[in-house]
Amino acid sequence: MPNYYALIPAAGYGARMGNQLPKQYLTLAGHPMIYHATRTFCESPQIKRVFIVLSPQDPEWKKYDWDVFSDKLSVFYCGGETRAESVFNGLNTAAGHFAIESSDWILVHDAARPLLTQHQLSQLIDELADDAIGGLLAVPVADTLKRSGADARILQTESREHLWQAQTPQMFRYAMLLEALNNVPELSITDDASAIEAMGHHPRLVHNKSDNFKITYPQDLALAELIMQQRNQQ
Ligand SMILES: Nc1ccn([C@@H]2O[C@H](COP(=O)(O)OP(=O)(O)OP(=O)(O)O)[C@@H](O)[C@H]2O)c(=O)n1
Ligand SMILES: C[C@](O)(CO)[C@H](O)COP(=O)(O)O
Repeated sequence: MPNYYALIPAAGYGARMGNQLPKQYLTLAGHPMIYHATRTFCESPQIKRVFIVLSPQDPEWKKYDWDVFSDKLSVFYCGGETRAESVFNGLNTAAGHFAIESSDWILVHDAARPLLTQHQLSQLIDELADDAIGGLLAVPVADTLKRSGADARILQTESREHLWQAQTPQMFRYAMLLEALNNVPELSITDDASAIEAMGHHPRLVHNKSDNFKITYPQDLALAELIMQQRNQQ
């Protein structure tokens, strides 16, 4: 039976958040944002180990006490210039420390998606466990889509049929993901599935809810805080 590993890239700067502190360390419900995704994976009985990929210059992680997760957590200071490079470096570093098999599953999840629930995580794992390729959580596009020119005037309305917004976790076999990322020129892609697609594969989209959104702008953080408060009251 394959093992399931989580890899959380957390080496970004959060430029669009516009805060001096990288967004994965901004406070959300009393903890640094990265705590929430880390907790979800560490508390999942299906996940064997959780790899956190930080920037080599990260001064923040060590300011917090992570002992509660110590039985599952490994932290690597090997992040790169792009998300894909951070994932690629993390996969290589993890293999230097643990006996990861080619067919083991890797679930790559943004540190900036703190609202992933146990239910969403297990649904992804269960739906893809027997899949030949793997896949990701995603949400069908809900709004009407407009394509514009550089002047923000509409050129045309695009059909939203069969269009999805990619979320994470993105779940692929270790060897396939490593090979896919190794083949991507300059690791310029924005998600893991893109690398798998570039090899000619068709990853599966697992229908999820929009509450697993990525914290990109300040208003996203405020909304996440409200959702967490609401969940804690239930
Ligand atoms: N060189 C990078 C860039 C991003 N990430 C991680 O990839 C995830 C998703 O990326 P994104 O939301 O784009 O984060 P940032 O790159 O930090 O944000 P921005 O693009 O606004 O700078 C985040 O957990 C981020 O820390 C990473 O590990 N290494
Ligand atoms: C993988 C991802 O979450 C897909 O939505 C990703 O982090 C996207 O990064 P982006 O640069 O904000 O598109």
